[in-house]
Amino acid sequence: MEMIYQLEHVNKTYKKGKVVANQDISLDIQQGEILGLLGPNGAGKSTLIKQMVGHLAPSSGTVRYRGASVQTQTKRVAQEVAYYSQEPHALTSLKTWEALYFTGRLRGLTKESARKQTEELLERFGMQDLRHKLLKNVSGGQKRLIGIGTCLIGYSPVMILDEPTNELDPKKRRLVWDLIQERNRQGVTVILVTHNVLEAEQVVDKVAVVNHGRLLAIDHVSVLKQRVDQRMKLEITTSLGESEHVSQCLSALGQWTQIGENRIRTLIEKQDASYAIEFLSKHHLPIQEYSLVPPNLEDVYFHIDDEQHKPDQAEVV
Ligand SMILES: Nc1ncnc2c1ncn2[C@@H]1O[C@H](COP(=O)(O)OP(=O)(O)OP(=O)(O)O)[C@@H](O)[C@H]1O
Repeated sequence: MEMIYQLEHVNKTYKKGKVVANQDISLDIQQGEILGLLGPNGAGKSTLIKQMVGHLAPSSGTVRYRGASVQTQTKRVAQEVAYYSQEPHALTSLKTWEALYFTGRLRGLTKESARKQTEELLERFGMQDLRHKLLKNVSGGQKRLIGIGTCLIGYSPVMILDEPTNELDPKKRRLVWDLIQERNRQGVTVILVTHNVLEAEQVVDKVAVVNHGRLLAIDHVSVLKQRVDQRMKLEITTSLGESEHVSQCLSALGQWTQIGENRIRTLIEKQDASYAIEFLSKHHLPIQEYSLVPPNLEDVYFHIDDEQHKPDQAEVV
């Protein structure tokens, strides 16, 4: 398999070095992979992919695309890599069909192919009736769909998608994941940033976890899941305003992560499950409900992140 991207010791700072966005990131992406970049807000994900498409230059280190530095071949990268950014795109004064059609033409499609693919995409998005509407006059989700359509049209060999399913309703999210998988089956390499970890789990081959600008882990989903294989997820909904109190009282069971205003979770060893349930029922705490289930990719992500915050046990890739 051909190496599509190779990042070597990439560092990126903003504001003359005052803001460190990426620190010493090295990773490889092979042709045909779907790589999901996961990490909390401000982790450095968008900064990383902007360097992959050549919109930003690394402060130090190298980002190679098919063997050569992105910086030395920005035109080729722009031609081959379809990029969907979080920022509103520049096409908003075009009609929806024009945004797709002209992008297809710019990618070298004949008039006929561009027209055909435009029609197919409008149909998949359920937006045929909106073809003559200006992009700026359609809903946020519809704008995003057309933005994704501009990545899909013309069959670029690589797609880099920054939060492609944001703002979409569940049915449209499913559609976008389907389209990503369809393209991938045709050999397209996909790199995507997402906060929809549970949905991404069904689609991605590999996951890179990033936080505080660093790459904390990169591996196949199944391998990452093995890290928490011997554990169960204990999730508790407390009465409002009680989550801190409850997590303090239950600190003996593990390190708790706040996942909502009144929801906390931790990972416990399978063998400790019955002890944990007993512990909960003995202590009369303001708990509304709890569940004990096998962990999913989201939990792996929290686990890897938690490990980093333990001073003596940092997992380094
Ligand atoms: N243009 C900029 N100037 C200065 N600092 C920036 C700039 N862009 C990003 N940053 C900072 O760099 C860090 C990484 O930001 P980045 O946008 O890459 O994170 P992210 O993981 O994509 O976050 P999110 O999930 O919220 O989109 C953050 O601290 C952010 O505030």
